[in-house]
Amino acid sequence: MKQYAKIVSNLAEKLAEILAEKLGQKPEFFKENCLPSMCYIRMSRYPFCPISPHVFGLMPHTDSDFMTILHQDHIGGLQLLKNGKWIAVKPKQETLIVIIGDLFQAWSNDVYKSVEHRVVANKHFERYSIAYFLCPSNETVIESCGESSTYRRFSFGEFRQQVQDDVKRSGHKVGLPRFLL
Ligand SMILES: O=C(O)CCC(=O)C(=O)O
Ligand SMILES: [Fe+2]
Repeated sequence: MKQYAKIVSNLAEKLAEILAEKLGQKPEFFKENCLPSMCYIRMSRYPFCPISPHVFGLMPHTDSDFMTILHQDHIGGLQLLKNGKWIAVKPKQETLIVIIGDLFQAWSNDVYKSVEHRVVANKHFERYSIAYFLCPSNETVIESCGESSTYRRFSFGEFRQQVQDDVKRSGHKVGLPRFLL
């Protein structure tokens, strides 16, 4: 697991650097701010459910990080929202899925979009996935690049707190719209 974490962490950092360079931004931003102690791995097991597809293994959401590197098994169930439609991601065990998170959307000033995704339970089989989350330290300030920013500056700690407060109060994450200028 340690070895896997190291490989996906290097991959996430490299991909983030490439995307930053494309924006004309400092690629070191991620190495400097996404400390290993802030990044984490989530291993998920989704039990099968006879009344699928009406049951979510994971509710629709966007990730609150910069980038998620996901590995899923052969069962399937991950779906992405594209142009208002849920699209199934073909399960391919030999591939990794890269999901842009909220922080990258804010930092890139909406050039890269945080994709809404969900997991639908399978009728007959349980499913496993491993997700690596590229996160900065709580003090890291996220500032939109480009001339006219869509979002105000915020720290990752502030963003997490706001997400937690919203979920506690309403049961739902509001996310980036809270930080619109
Ligand atoms: O299990 C999956 O395919 C998705 C996991 C996920 O979206 C998450 O943990 O945030
Ligand atoms: Fe997710």
